[in-house]
Amino acid sequence: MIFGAALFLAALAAGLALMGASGRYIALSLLGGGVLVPAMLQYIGAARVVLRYLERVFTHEAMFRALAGLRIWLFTGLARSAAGGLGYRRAGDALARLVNDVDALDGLFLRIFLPLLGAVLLTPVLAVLLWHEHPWALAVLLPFGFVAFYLPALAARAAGQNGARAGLAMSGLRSAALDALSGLREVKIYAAEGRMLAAVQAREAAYLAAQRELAGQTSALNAIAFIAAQAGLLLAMLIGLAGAPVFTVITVFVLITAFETVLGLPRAGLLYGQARAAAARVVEAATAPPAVAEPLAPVPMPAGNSVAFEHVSFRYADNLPFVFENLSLQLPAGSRTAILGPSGAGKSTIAALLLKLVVPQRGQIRLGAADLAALPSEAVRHRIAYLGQTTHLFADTIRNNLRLGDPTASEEKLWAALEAAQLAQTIMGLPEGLDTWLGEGGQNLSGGQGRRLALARTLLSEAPILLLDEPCAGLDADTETEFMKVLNTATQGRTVVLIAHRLTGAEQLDRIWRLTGGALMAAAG
Ligand SMILES: Nc1ncnc2c1ncn2[C@@H]1O[C@H](COP(=O)(O)OP(=O)(O)OP(=O)(O)O)[C@@H](O)[C@H]1O
Repeated sequence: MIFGAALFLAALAAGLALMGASGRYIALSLLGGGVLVPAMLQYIGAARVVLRYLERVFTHEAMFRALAGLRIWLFTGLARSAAGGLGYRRAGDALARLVNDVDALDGLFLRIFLPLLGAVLLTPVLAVLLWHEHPWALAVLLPFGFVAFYLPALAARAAGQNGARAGLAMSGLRSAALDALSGLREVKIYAAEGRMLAAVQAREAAYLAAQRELAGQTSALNAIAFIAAQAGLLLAMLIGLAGAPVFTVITVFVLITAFETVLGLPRAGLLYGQARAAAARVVEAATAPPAVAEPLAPVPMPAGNSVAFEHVSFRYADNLPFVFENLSLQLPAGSRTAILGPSGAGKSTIAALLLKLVVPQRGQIRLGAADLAALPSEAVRHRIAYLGQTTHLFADTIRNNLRLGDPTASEEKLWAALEAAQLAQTIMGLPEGLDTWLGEGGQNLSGGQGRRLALARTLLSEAPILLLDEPCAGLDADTETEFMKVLNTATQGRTVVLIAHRLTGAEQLDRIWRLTGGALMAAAG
């Protein structure tokens, strides 16, 4: 960036020298006939072109690298603060921040910082030159300052609110479009295309209105800046009429380059307003606090893998009722436990507490001998493999979907996991095997195959505790029974917590608990 700025200043200096010298020779030739133009001028001209080119190459490269780093930082922040998932509305908003807001920062250095630096350094140079022409010529600094500093500041203030509005409108548009596209099947089944389109168009209209306002401001600023620059040049010429003609032509030529450098600044002021709003949104998203704060003094991970809920009370918010109060539950290492209960009883909440996606208001959860609150979330999640009711399959190959469970898994390990999940035969039968591309959400597989693939992915993780939340959701009775038999063998030797509404009868379990009304009761075991 510093090198890019140095190149920019060198190109600017070459431009000023070229214009100043050209002005001088044009004036001399008009006054005194033939003048020999030194070869030096050609070199300066060529150097200016080369310097401009190099400046663009270096500054763009530096900017792209900075933006790539910014996107990674933002993504990491989002992942940390939303470990429990985003949902469509927030996914659309996150996408707008990752793409549009980060892109809006693109112009910050190239179109705002560099010309502003040029304007600041040009001011004393012009002051000396104009003073030399005539003390009255210093008045030209007024239109120069107006274009280079006053108009951009005014534009930045005006664009602040508008930029924030445009950012919000874009995020709303993306969320609405993403939601409609993700649920396209339902939209078609209920013939709701018109309504969905109207909702998206309303968002689009809000975005276009904000954009139109920005475009109007841009053209007005461009016109005012252009008129002020012409007025400055005219003033320099008129005042110069009283003085030395050659020096006046030199001054006017240098002024042309100076105004050319700062003419884009009023528009940059608008950009700055937008970039500031975008930066605020990026920083806000990247630094959002995680739902569960990390322990200030984490303790080492315990050796044991037993889990114990001790008098745990939890509710999602102060104004919501407790999901359960004073709940105690023992899950010995290596045991196989089912937690049953009606919808809304709080079964998945037990999983969320165990995965440290939420924290209890009272009581303690223990992993081995350690308090879960004192353990780093990431380390806890390495101990617990989770298969939820809506496990996401990515639009990628089967191999890459599996490798989410273990990025370094060998070919043999992948096949072993597929074998354990009784999916190996099916995948072997596919022409492209593990390289078969899955449609979005795994739509190229049947529901049962998709669940088995998700199970194989879970099994790839060597976590000693398996947390299975409704792993058979969406499967028919026969496939469900088959799936449970697969689970029985595939999960041998690990601590298994099975969350379900009811059992198929095929499960191998040590204990069964029923959760109702916020209390656990032993159902069998
Ligand atoms: N993120 C949340 N914010 C607020 N309330 C929530 C949240 N998640 C769940 N709840 C509420 O907490 C209660 C327990 O929900 P939970 O998902 O644990 O039930 P469940 O037994 O797993 O239900 P199901 O069998 O339908 O999945 C419900 O009343 C639910 O509405």
